[in-house]
Amino acid sequence: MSLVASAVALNGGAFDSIPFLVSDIGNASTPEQRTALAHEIRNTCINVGFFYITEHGIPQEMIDNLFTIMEAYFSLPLETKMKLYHKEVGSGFKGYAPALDSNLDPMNRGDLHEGFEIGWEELIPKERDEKRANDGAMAGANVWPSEPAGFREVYLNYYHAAVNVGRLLFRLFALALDLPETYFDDKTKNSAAVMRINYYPPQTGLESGGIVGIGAHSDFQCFTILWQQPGIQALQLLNSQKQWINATPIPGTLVVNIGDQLARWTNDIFRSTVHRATNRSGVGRYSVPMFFGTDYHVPIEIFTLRFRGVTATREAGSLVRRREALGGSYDRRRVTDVCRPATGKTLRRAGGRMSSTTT
Ligand SMILES: O=C(O)CCC(=O)C(=O)O
Ligand SMILES: [Fe+2]
Repeated sequence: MSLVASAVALNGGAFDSIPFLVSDIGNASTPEQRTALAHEIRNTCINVGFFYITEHGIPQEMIDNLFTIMEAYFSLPLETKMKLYHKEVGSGFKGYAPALDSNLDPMNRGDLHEGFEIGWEELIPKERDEKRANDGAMAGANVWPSEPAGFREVYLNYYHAAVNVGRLLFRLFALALDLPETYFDDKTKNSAAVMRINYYPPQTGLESGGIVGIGAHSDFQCFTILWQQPGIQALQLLNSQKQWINATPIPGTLVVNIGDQLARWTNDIFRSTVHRATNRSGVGRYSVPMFFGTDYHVPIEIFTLRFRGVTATREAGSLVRRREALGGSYDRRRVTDVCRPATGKTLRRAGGRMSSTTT
Protein backbone atom coordinates (compact mmCIF):
# COMPACT_ATOMS: atom_id res chain seq x y z
CA MET A 1 0.00 0.00 0.00
CA SER A 2 1.32 3.37 -0.90
CA LEU A 3 0.61 6.24 1.38
CA VAL A 4 1.19 9.83 0.46
CA ALA A 5 -0.61 12.15 2.77
CA SER A 6 -0.61 15.90 2.50
CA ALA A 7 -0.39 17.47 5.94
CA VAL A 8 -3.38 19.25 7.37
CA ALA A 9 -2.63 22.93 6.88
CA LEU A 10 -3.99 24.97 9.74
CA ASN A 11 -4.19 28.71 9.62
CA GLY A 12 -4.82 30.07 13.10
CA GLY A 13 -6.51 26.76 13.98
CA ALA A 14 -8.74 26.78 10.87
CA PHE A 15 -8.10 24.57 7.87
CA ASP A 16 -7.58 26.24 4.51
CA SER A 17 -7.28 23.18 2.31
CA ILE A 18 -8.39 19.56 2.24
CA PRO A 19 -5.86 16.79 2.84
CA PHE A 20 -5.19 14.33 0.12
CA LEU A 21 -4.62 10.70 1.01
CA VAL A 22 -3.19 8.50 -1.68
CA SER A 23 -3.55 4.99 -0.54
CA ASP A 24 -4.72 1.66 -1.73
CA ILE A 25 -7.21 1.36 1.09
CA GLY A 26 -8.37 -2.07 0.04
CA ASN A 27 -5.22 -4.07 -0.43
CA ALA A 28 -3.63 -6.05 2.34
CA SER A 29 -0.74 -4.23 3.86
CA THR A 30 1.38 -4.38 6.90
CA PRO A 31 -0.21 -3.40 10.22
CA GLU A 32 2.33 -0.55 10.39
CA GLN A 33 1.15 0.88 7.07
CA ARG A 34 -2.49 0.63 8.04
CA THR A 35 -1.79 2.29 11.36
CA ALA A 36 0.07 5.10 9.58
CA LEU A 37 -2.86 5.64 7.23
CA ALA A 38 -5.33 5.54 10.13
CA HIS A 39 -3.22 8.14 11.89
CA GLU A 40 -3.52 10.50 8.90
CA ILE A 41 -7.24 9.87 8.72
CA ARG A 42 -7.58 10.67 12.40
CA ASN A 43 -5.75 13.98 11.96
CA THR A 44 -7.87 15.03 9.07
CA CYS A 45 -11.13 13.96 10.76
CA ILE A 46 -10.24 16.00 13.82
CA ASN A 47 -9.16 19.09 11.93
CA VAL A 48 -11.05 19.15 8.65
CA GLY A 49 -13.71 16.45 8.51
CA PHE A 50 -13.06 16.03 4.76
CA PHE A 51 -10.36 14.26 2.80
CA TYR A 52 -9.72 13.02 -0.73
CA ILE A 53 -8.95 9.39 -1.45
CA THR A 54 -7.52 7.83 -4.55
CA GLU A 55 -6.92 4.20 -5.45
CA HIS A 56 -10.38 3.61 -4.00
CA GLY A 57 -11.09 0.57 -6.17
CA ILE A 58 -14.06 1.88 -8.18
CA PRO A 59 -13.08 1.33 -11.84
CA GLN A 60 -13.08 4.44 -14.02
CA GLU A 61 -15.29 2.63 -16.51
CA MET A 62 -17.99 2.26 -13.87
CA ILE A 63 -17.82 5.98 -13.15
CA ASP A 64 -17.92 6.81 -16.86
CA ASN A 65 -20.98 4.60 -17.33
CA LEU A 66 -22.68 6.28 -14.41
CA PHE A 67 -21.87 9.68 -15.86
CA THR A 68 -23.41 8.69 -19.19
CA ILE A 69 -26.68 7.50 -17.65
CA MET A 70 -26.84 10.57 -15.39
CA GLU A 71 -26.62 12.82 -18.43
CA ALA A 72 -29.26 10.80 -20.25
CA TYR A 73 -31.60 10.60 -17.26
CA PHE A 74 -31.51 14.24 -16.23
CA SER A 75 -32.02 15.44 -19.78
CA LEU A 76 -35.40 13.67 -19.96
CA PRO A 77 -38.45 15.96 -19.91
CA LEU A 78 -39.49 17.05 -16.43
CA GLU A 79 -42.90 15.38 -16.73
CA THR A 80 -41.24 12.02 -17.47
CA LYS A 81 -38.99 12.34 -14.42
CA MET A 82 -41.88 13.51 -12.22
CA LYS A 83 -43.62 10.16 -12.72
CA LEU A 84 -41.23 8.94 -10.03
CA TYR A 85 -41.49 12.00 -7.78
CA HIS A 86 -40.16 10.79 -4.43
CA LYS A 87 -43.02 12.29 -2.43
CA GLU A 88 -45.55 10.29 -4.42
CA VAL A 89 -43.83 6.96 -4.96
CA GLY A 90 -41.80 4.57 -2.82
CA SER A 91 -40.88 5.23 0.79
CA GLY A 92 -40.82 9.01 0.51
CA PHE A 93 -37.07 9.30 0.04
CA LYS A 94 -36.54 7.12 -2.99
CA GLY A 95 -37.07 8.40 -6.48
CA TYR A 96 -36.75 11.70 -8.30
CA ALA A 97 -36.47 15.14 -6.71
CA PRO A 98 -36.85 18.16 -9.01
CA ALA A 99 -34.89 21.41 -8.70
CA LEU A 100 -35.88 23.51 -5.66
CA ASP A 101 -37.53 20.49 -4.02
CA SER A 102 -35.35 20.90 -0.96
CA ASN A 103 -33.91 23.82 0.96
CA LEU A 104 -31.23 22.51 3.28
CA ASP A 105 -30.21 25.88 4.67
CA PRO A 106 -33.27 27.70 6.03
CA MET A 107 -31.53 31.02 5.36
CA ASN A 108 -32.00 30.33 1.64
CA ARG A 109 -34.98 29.91 -0.65
CA GLY A 110 -34.14 26.65 -2.38
CA ASP A 111 -31.55 24.19 -3.62
CA LEU A 112 -31.06 24.33 -7.36
CA HIS A 113 -30.33 20.72 -8.12
CA GLU A 114 -32.22 17.64 -9.21
CA GLY A 115 -31.61 14.23 -7.68
CA PHE A 116 -32.51 10.58 -7.84
CA GLU A 117 -32.11 8.50 -4.68
CA ILE A 118 -32.01 4.81 -3.86
CA GLY A 119 -31.38 2.51 -0.90
CA TRP A 120 -30.07 -1.03 -0.66
CA GLU A 121 -30.87 -3.39 -3.53
CA GLU A 122 -29.12 -6.47 -4.87
CA LEU A 123 -28.34 -6.42 -8.56
CA ILE A 124 -29.88 -9.87 -8.84
CA PRO A 125 -32.88 -9.67 -6.52
CA LYS A 126 -33.01 -12.18 -3.66
CA GLU A 127 -36.23 -13.80 -2.57
CA ARG A 128 -35.55 -12.86 1.05
CA ASP A 129 -33.32 -9.82 1.20
CA GLU A 130 -32.38 -9.35 4.85
CA LYS A 131 -30.66 -6.06 4.12
CA ARG A 132 -33.69 -4.63 2.39
CA ALA A 133 -35.95 -5.81 5.24
CA ASN A 134 -33.67 -4.16 7.83
CA ASP A 135 -33.23 -0.92 5.99
CA GLY A 136 -34.86 1.21 8.69
CA ALA A 137 -36.36 4.43 7.42
CA MET A 138 -35.20 3.48 3.95
CA ALA A 139 -37.01 0.11 3.93
CA GLY A 140 -39.09 -0.62 0.87
CA ALA A 141 -38.44 -1.06 -2.79
CA ASN A 142 -36.47 1.35 -4.90
CA VAL A 143 -38.24 2.84 -7.86
CA TRP A 144 -36.63 2.78 -11.30
CA PRO A 145 -37.33 4.73 -14.49
CA SER A 146 -37.89 2.78 -17.70
CA GLU A 147 -35.39 5.00 -19.51
CA PRO A 148 -32.52 5.45 -20.16
CA ALA A 149 -31.81 1.79 -20.92
CA GLY A 150 -29.52 0.16 -18.38
CA PHE A 151 -30.12 2.84 -15.72
CA ARG A 152 -30.76 0.39 -12.87
CA GLU A 153 -27.82 -1.87 -13.65
CA VAL A 154 -25.32 0.95 -14.09
CA TYR A 155 -26.59 2.74 -10.95
CA LEU A 156 -26.43 -0.44 -8.85
CA ASN A 157 -22.98 -1.41 -10.11
CA TYR A 158 -21.58 1.87 -8.85
CA TYR A 159 -23.71 1.60 -5.66
CA HIS A 160 -22.17 -1.74 -4.68
CA ALA A 161 -18.66 -0.59 -5.49
CA ALA A 162 -19.21 2.44 -3.23
CA VAL A 163 -20.60 0.18 -0.47
CA ASN A 164 -17.30 -1.73 -0.62
CA VAL A 165 -15.37 1.51 -0.23
CA GLY A 166 -17.57 2.30 2.79
CA ARG A 167 -16.77 -1.05 4.41
CA LEU A 168 -13.03 -0.51 3.94
CA LEU A 169 -13.28 2.98 5.36
CA PHE A 170 -15.10 1.76 8.47
CA ARG A 171 -12.11 -0.47 9.23
CA LEU A 172 -9.77 2.47 8.88
CA PHE A 173 -12.00 4.69 11.00
CA ALA A 174 -11.92 2.00 13.72
CA LEU A 175 -8.11 2.08 13.69
CA ALA A 176 -8.19 5.87 13.61
CA LEU A 177 -10.27 5.74 16.80
CA ASP A 178 -7.86 3.36 18.54
CA LEU A 179 -10.46 0.61 18.32
CA PRO A 180 -9.95 -2.93 17.03
CA GLU A 181 -10.02 -2.89 13.24
CA THR A 182 -13.16 -5.07 13.22
CA TYR A 183 -15.03 -2.88 15.72
CA PHE A 184 -17.70 -1.79 13.24
CA ASP A 185 -18.06 -5.15 11.46
CA ASP A 186 -21.00 -6.41 13.52
CA LYS A 187 -22.57 -2.95 13.44
CA THR A 188 -22.49 -2.68 9.67
CA LYS A 189 -24.09 -5.93 8.55
CA ASN A 190 -27.06 -4.08 7.04
CA SER A 191 -25.37 -0.72 6.73
CA ALA A 192 -27.39 2.32 5.89
CA ALA A 193 -26.25 3.01 2.33
CA VAL A 194 -28.22 5.73 0.62
CA MET A 195 -27.04 6.90 -2.76
CA ARG A 196 -28.09 9.85 -4.80
CA ILE A 197 -27.18 11.19 -8.21
CA ASN A 198 -27.32 14.98 -8.37
CA TYR A 199 -27.57 17.33 -11.33
CA TYR A 200 -26.86 21.03 -10.81
CA PRO A 201 -28.00 23.17 -13.73
CA PRO A 202 -25.68 26.07 -14.52
CA GLN A 203 -26.48 28.97 -12.26
CA THR A 204 -25.63 32.38 -13.56
CA GLY A 205 -27.55 34.58 -11.13
CA LEU A 206 -26.09 35.65 -7.83
CA GLU A 207 -26.96 33.88 -4.62
CA SER A 208 -28.69 36.99 -3.37
CA GLY A 209 -32.03 35.59 -4.47
CA GLY A 210 -31.49 32.88 -1.87
CA ILE A 211 -31.08 30.16 -4.47
CA VAL A 212 -27.95 28.04 -4.20
CA GLY A 213 -27.03 24.64 -5.62
CA ILE A 214 -27.28 22.99 -2.21
CA GLY A 215 -27.46 25.09 0.93
CA ALA A 216 -25.08 24.90 3.89
CA HIS A 217 -25.66 21.66 5.76
CA SER A 218 -23.91 18.74 7.35
CA ASP A 219 -24.53 15.14 6.36
CA PHE A 220 -25.91 12.93 9.07
CA GLN A 221 -24.85 9.37 8.42
CA CYS A 222 -21.42 8.23 9.64
CA PHE A 223 -19.70 9.45 6.50
CA THR A 224 -20.31 10.34 2.87
CA ILE A 225 -18.32 9.14 -0.13
CA LEU A 226 -18.71 11.75 -2.84
CA TRP A 227 -17.82 11.67 -6.50
CA GLN A 228 -17.79 15.16 -7.94
CA GLN A 229 -17.42 16.04 -11.58
CA PRO A 230 -13.83 16.97 -12.47
CA GLY A 231 -13.18 20.45 -13.81
CA ILE A 232 -16.11 22.20 -12.12
CA GLN A 233 -15.60 23.96 -8.81
CA ALA A 234 -18.79 24.02 -6.75
CA LEU A 235 -18.33 22.35 -3.35
CA GLN A 236 -17.12 24.44 -0.41
CA LEU A 237 -16.53 23.73 3.28
CA LEU A 238 -16.90 26.09 6.20
CA ASN A 239 -13.89 26.41 8.49
CA SER A 240 -13.87 27.65 12.07
CA GLN A 241 -13.13 31.20 10.91
CA LYS A 242 -16.34 31.12 8.86
CA GLN A 243 -14.42 31.08 5.60
CA TRP A 244 -15.64 28.97 2.70
CA ILE A 245 -12.83 26.72 1.46
CA ASN A 246 -13.06 25.21 -2.03
CA ALA A 247 -13.11 21.43 -2.32
CA THR A 248 -11.51 21.53 -5.77
CA PRO A 249 -12.42 18.43 -7.78
CA ILE A 250 -9.36 16.26 -8.33
CA PRO A 251 -9.70 13.70 -11.15
CA GLY A 252 -9.44 10.12 -9.96
CA THR A 253 -10.37 10.95 -6.37
CA LEU A 254 -13.41 10.61 -4.17
CA VAL A 255 -14.15 13.03 -1.36
CA VAL A 256 -14.90 11.47 2.03
CA ASN A 257 -16.56 13.53 4.73
CA ILE A 258 -17.61 12.79 8.27
CA GLY A 259 -21.33 12.98 9.05
CA ASP A 260 -23.16 13.89 12.25
CA GLN A 261 -23.46 10.31 13.45
CA LEU A 262 -19.72 9.61 13.57
CA ALA A 263 -19.17 13.10 14.96
CA ARG A 264 -21.56 12.36 17.79
CA TRP A 265 -20.05 8.95 18.38
CA THR A 266 -16.70 10.64 18.95
CA ASN A 267 -18.20 13.46 21.01
CA ASP A 268 -17.47 15.81 18.11
CA ILE A 269 -13.76 15.07 18.08
CA PHE A 270 -14.28 13.96 14.52
CA ARG A 271 -15.99 16.87 12.87
CA SER A 272 -19.05 16.86 10.67
CA THR A 273 -18.14 19.87 8.60
CA VAL A 274 -20.75 22.18 7.12
CA HIS A 275 -20.61 22.37 3.34
CA ARG A 276 -22.52 23.77 0.38
CA ALA A 277 -22.28 23.76 -3.43
CA THR A 278 -23.25 26.12 -6.22
CA ASN A 279 -22.54 25.60 -9.89
CA ARG A 280 -21.53 28.82 -11.61
CA SER A 281 -19.52 27.11 -14.33
CA GLY A 282 -21.97 27.81 -17.14
CA VAL A 283 -22.46 24.10 -17.85
CA GLY A 284 -24.33 21.38 -15.95
CA ARG A 285 -22.60 19.64 -13.05
CA TYR A 286 -23.08 16.16 -11.64
CA SER A 287 -22.20 14.72 -8.26
CA VAL A 288 -22.81 11.38 -6.57
CA PRO A 289 -22.93 11.10 -2.78
CA MET A 290 -23.15 7.75 -1.00
CA PHE A 291 -24.30 8.35 2.59
CA PHE A 292 -22.92 5.46 4.60
CA GLY A 293 -23.73 4.42 8.13
CA THR A 294 -24.26 1.55 10.50
CA ASP A 295 -27.20 -0.80 10.83
CA TYR A 296 -30.25 1.17 11.87
CA HIS A 297 -30.59 -0.36 15.38
CA VAL A 298 -27.02 0.38 16.54
CA PRO A 299 -26.95 2.71 19.57
CA ILE A 300 -24.58 5.64 19.30
CA GLU A 301 -22.62 5.74 22.54
CA ILE A 302 -19.76 8.13 22.84
CA PHE A 303 -16.42 6.35 22.98
CA THR A 304 -14.21 9.35 23.37
CA LEU A 305 -12.55 7.77 26.38
CA ARG A 306 -10.96 5.25 24.11
CA PHE A 307 -8.92 7.95 22.44
CA ARG A 308 -5.30 7.81 23.39
CA GLY A 309 -2.86 10.53 22.59
CA VAL A 310 -5.28 12.65 20.60
CA THR A 311 -4.21 16.21 20.55
CA ALA A 312 -7.48 17.81 19.65
CA THR A 313 -6.11 20.74 17.75
CA ARG A 314 -9.51 21.62 16.36
CA GLU A 315 -11.35 24.53 17.86
CA ALA A 316 -13.69 23.85 20.73
CA GLY A 317 -16.77 24.52 18.58
CA SER A 318 -19.12 21.58 18.69
CA LEU A 319 -21.80 20.45 16.31
CA VAL A 320 -24.29 22.35 18.44
CA ARG A 321 -22.39 25.58 18.02
CA ARG A 322 -22.00 25.07 14.31
CA ARG A 323 -25.73 24.51 14.02
CA GLU A 324 -26.44 27.64 16.03
CA ALA A 325 -24.15 29.60 13.76
CA LEU A 326 -26.37 28.51 10.90
CA GLY A 327 -29.48 29.74 12.71
CA GLY A 328 -30.68 26.46 14.16
CA SER A 329 -30.57 24.51 17.36
CA TYR A 330 -29.86 20.84 17.66
CA ASP A 331 -31.25 18.23 19.97
CA ARG A 332 -28.21 16.24 21.03
CA ARG A 333 -30.10 13.43 22.68
CA ARG A 334 -31.37 11.67 19.62
CA VAL A 335 -29.82 10.69 16.36
CA THR A 336 -32.86 10.23 14.19
CA ASP A 337 -34.73 13.39 14.82
CA VAL A 338 -35.36 16.95 13.92
CA CYS A 339 -33.57 20.21 13.98
CA ARG A 340 -35.75 23.24 14.57
CA PRO A 341 -34.16 26.41 13.33
CA ALA A 342 -35.37 29.85 14.24
CA THR A 343 -37.01 30.41 10.87
CA GLY A 344 -40.00 28.21 11.63
CA LYS A 345 -38.89 25.50 9.30
CA THR A 346 -38.40 21.92 10.35
CA LEU A 347 -35.40 20.08 9.11
CA ARG A 348 -36.22 16.46 8.58
CA ARG A 349 -33.68 13.72 8.16
CA ALA A 350 -34.10 12.36 4.68
CA GLY A 351 -31.79 9.88 3.10
CA GLY A 352 -28.39 11.11 4.11
CA ARG A 353 -28.90 14.72 4.95
CA MET A 354 -31.43 17.17 6.29
CA SER A 355 -34.36 18.35 4.26
CA SER A 356 -36.45 21.30 5.20
CA THR A 357 -40.20 21.72 5.25
CA THR A 358 -42.09 24.77 6.40
CA THR A 359 -44.19 24.15 9.49
O1 LIG B 1 -22.75 18.11 -4.88
C1 LIG B 1 -21.88 18.22 -4.02
O2 LIG B 1 -20.71 18.47 -4.26
C2 LIG B 1 -22.26 18.06 -2.56
C3 LIG B 1 -23.51 17.29 -2.34
C4 LIG B 1 -23.88 17.19 -0.90
O3 LIG B 1 -23.31 17.81 -0.06
C5 LIG B 1 -24.96 16.29 -0.52
O4 LIG B 1 -25.62 15.72 -1.41
O5 LIG B 1 -25.17 16.11 0.70
FE1 LIG C 1 -23.70 17.00 1.93
